[in-house]
Amino acid sequence: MLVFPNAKINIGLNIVEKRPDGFHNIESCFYPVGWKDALEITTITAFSVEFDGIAIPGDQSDNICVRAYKLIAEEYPLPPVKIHLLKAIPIGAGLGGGSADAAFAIKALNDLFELEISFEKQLSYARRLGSDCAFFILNQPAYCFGKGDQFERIDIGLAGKWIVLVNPGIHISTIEAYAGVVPKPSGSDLREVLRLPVSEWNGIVKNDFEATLFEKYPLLEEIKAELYKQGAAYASMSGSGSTIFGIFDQEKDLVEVFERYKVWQGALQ
Ligand SMILES: C[C@@](CO)(OP(=O)(O)O)[C@H](O)COP(=O)(O)OP(=O)(O)OC[C@H]1O[C@@H](n2ccc(N)nc2=O)[C@H](O)[C@@H]1O
Ligand SMILES: Nc1ncnc2c1ncn2[C@@H]1O[C@H](COP(=O)(O)OP(=O)(O)O)[C@@H](O)[C@H]1O
Repeated sequence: MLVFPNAKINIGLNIVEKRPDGFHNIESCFYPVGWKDALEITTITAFSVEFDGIAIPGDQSDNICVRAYKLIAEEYPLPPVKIHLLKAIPIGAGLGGGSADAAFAIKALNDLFELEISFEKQLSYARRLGSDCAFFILNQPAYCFGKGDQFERIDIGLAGKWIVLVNPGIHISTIEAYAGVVPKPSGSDLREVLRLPVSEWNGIVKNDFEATLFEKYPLLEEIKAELYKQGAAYASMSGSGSTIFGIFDQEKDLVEVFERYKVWQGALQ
C-alpha cells in the first residue's frame, strides 16, 4: 500500500501555559499543505525498513513509522512488513513531517490488514507517538489545543489561495524551541481572529516561537520580510521553524527568488 503523508503549517501559534507534565498547552490552526513524503508498506517474510531521500537523524528502529507499526502490533496480530519511506518533507522544519509519517502508517496498516480500528482509537495511537500526530489522522484544517493533540474542524476559507513554503535548511529541535518561550495567555480566540480577511492577519495572527528564533536565526525574519515584499497577504514561520510560509491571493513562482533554499509552492486545498 502506497500513501503520501503531507506536511502541515501552523497559522497562529499561541503557547499559553506550561503543563505539570512538562509539555505546553497551545492554540493553533493546523492546515495541511501539499509537500509530501511517499510511504509504502507491503507484506514480506521478515520485517525490514528502507529509507530514501532526505537522511533522517536517529536509529532506523527509532523511526516514527517503525514505532507506529510496533504500537499497533502490540494489540493486533500483524504479519511482517517492509516499510519503505521516501523522505521529501524537510526535517526539524516545523512541518510535522515525522508526525504525518506516523499517522499515515497507522491509517495504512489499518486499511492494508482490514483491522477496522475506529477513528477514535487511531487518534489515541497517534497521540502516543507525538503531539502533532493526531491531527494527521483527520488531516483537515483544524483548530488545535491542549498539547496540540486535541482539535476541532475549522473552516477559514483558504482553499484556492496560493502558498509558498521556504525552508533554509536550519534544523530546529522542537524541545529547544519550546525551552526558549515564556508561555502566556493569548487574550483572544484564534478561531475568531481567523475570521478576519487574510490581508488583516499580519501583526494579529502570531507565532509565539518567532521572537526568540528570529533573534537566534535572523535569516528567518529576512525570508518572512521577502515574502511580504513579494506580495504575500500573510507570512509567518510554521510551528517551531525553520520553514517560513507566505499566503498569496494569486499563483506566484518564487523558486528563483529563493533559489538558495528548498521551496514548495502550490494551491491550498
Ligand atoms: C511545535 C509544534 C506545533 O505544531 O510542531 P512542530 O513545529 O514541531 O512541527 C508541536 O507542538 C510539536 O509537536 P510534536 O513534534 O509532535 O512534539 P512531541 O514529539 O509530542 O514532543 C517533543 C517535545 O516538544 C515539547 N513539546 C511538544 C508539544 C507541546 N505541546 N509542548 C511541548 O513542550 C516537549 O519538550 C516534547 O518532549
Ligand atoms: N519519519 C520521520 N521523519 C522525520 N523525522 C523523524 C522520522 N522519524 C523520526 N524522526 C525524528 O523526529 C524529529 C522531528 O522530525 P519532524 O517531524 O520532521 O520535525 P518537526 O517537528 O519540526 O516538524 C527528527 O529530528 C527525527 O529525529
